[in-house]
Parts: sequence; C-alpha cells; structure tokens
Amino acid sequence: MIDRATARAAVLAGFPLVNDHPDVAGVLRRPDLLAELGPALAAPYADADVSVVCAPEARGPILGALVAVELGAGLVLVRKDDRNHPGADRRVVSSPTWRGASESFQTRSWDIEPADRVLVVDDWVTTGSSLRAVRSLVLDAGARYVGASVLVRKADDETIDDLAVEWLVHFDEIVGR
Ligand SMILES: O=P(O)(O)OC[C@H]1O[C@H](OP(=O)(O)OP(=O)(O)O)[C@H](O)[C@@H]1O
Repeated sequence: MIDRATARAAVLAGFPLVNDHPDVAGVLRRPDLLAELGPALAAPYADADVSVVCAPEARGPILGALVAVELGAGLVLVRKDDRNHPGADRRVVSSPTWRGASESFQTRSWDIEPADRVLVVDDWVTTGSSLRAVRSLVLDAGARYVGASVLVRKADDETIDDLAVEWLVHFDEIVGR
C-alpha cells in the first residue's frame, strides 16, 4: 500500500524547475519519483472500480499508463486532431486552454463502452479545458466519468470541483519552495 502523503512530499521536494517553471519531464527523469507517480495518482481511485483510464496527449498517456496498471484498467489514448489515430471517429474541440486557443481531440468509439467507468489522467490542469474536452468524449460514449487525477494543479477551486480532480502537488507550492 502506498502512502500518498509520502509520495506527495517526495515529488514536491524533488520537482525540478527549468527557467523557474515546474518541469514534468524532470520528474519523469528521476527513477525515484517516477516510481511514485502511478501508485500516488491511482490511490484516490483505488476503490472506484475504474475500468478505463483515458489520457490526452502528449504527457497524459505517460502517467495514464502508470495509473492504469495500478488500477487494473485499460488505457485509452486521446490524441490531438493532427496526429495519426487509426479509426478515430469522435472529435471534440475544447474551450481555450492555457495557451489561449482551443485544442481539438480525437478518440475512437469502440475504445470506450457505456459500461465503462472512466478516470481521466493528465500531468497538469490550468483552465480545465483539456479535461473538460476529454470528459465530453467519455460522456458522448455513454460511459461514466469517475473523475480526474493530475500531477500538478494550477486551476481554481471551481474547476477542481467541477471536474472532480484529485491532484498531487500545487503549482504555487512548487515555485514557492
Ligand atoms: O487545463 P488546460 O488549460 O487545458 O491545460 C492543461 C493541458 O496543458 C498541457 O498540455 P499542452 O497544451 O502543453 O500540450 P502537450 O502536452 O501536447 O504539449 C497539459 O499537459 C494539459 O494537457
């Protein structure tokens, strides 16, 4: 059984900064922190009967795969619209993300079934537009959106509540160390 508080403390203390910005790639680069991520991000949903982890690229599927293994779930890729995703037949355009522009995401109808209970995993939430877009793909499939698990929170309370986001570390506490 992992201790999420211990994992959180380790990730918070070790989160590298590049140009004063929290560097997710640097967390993945550290074997000790990488080993904590799957168990820590999965822990809040250990009893949620998750059948599918759904993760938007580019960094979402890295963490999503780690979480899916922990939960005994499958992983569904959500690709951005200009990427190759054979058979993609569902699309959604997000509201503007932190970049100030919308993103277009694509997925495949047979990857998510109405009986699925879906957890969305990504590395970061700011506006929540990416998570909302993925949630809409889940709901369009008739499946149950269980919530989201992210590594870094840079979103307001309303966004966190709306999307039922569990987050491991807060942007402000990383840059404020
Ligand atoms: O809450 P939001 O405002 O939607 O922002 C969160 C998204 O932004 C980042 O992706 P990014 O846009 O950097 O794309 P990439 O991972 O493909 O580089 C991050 O990986 C999330 O997917």
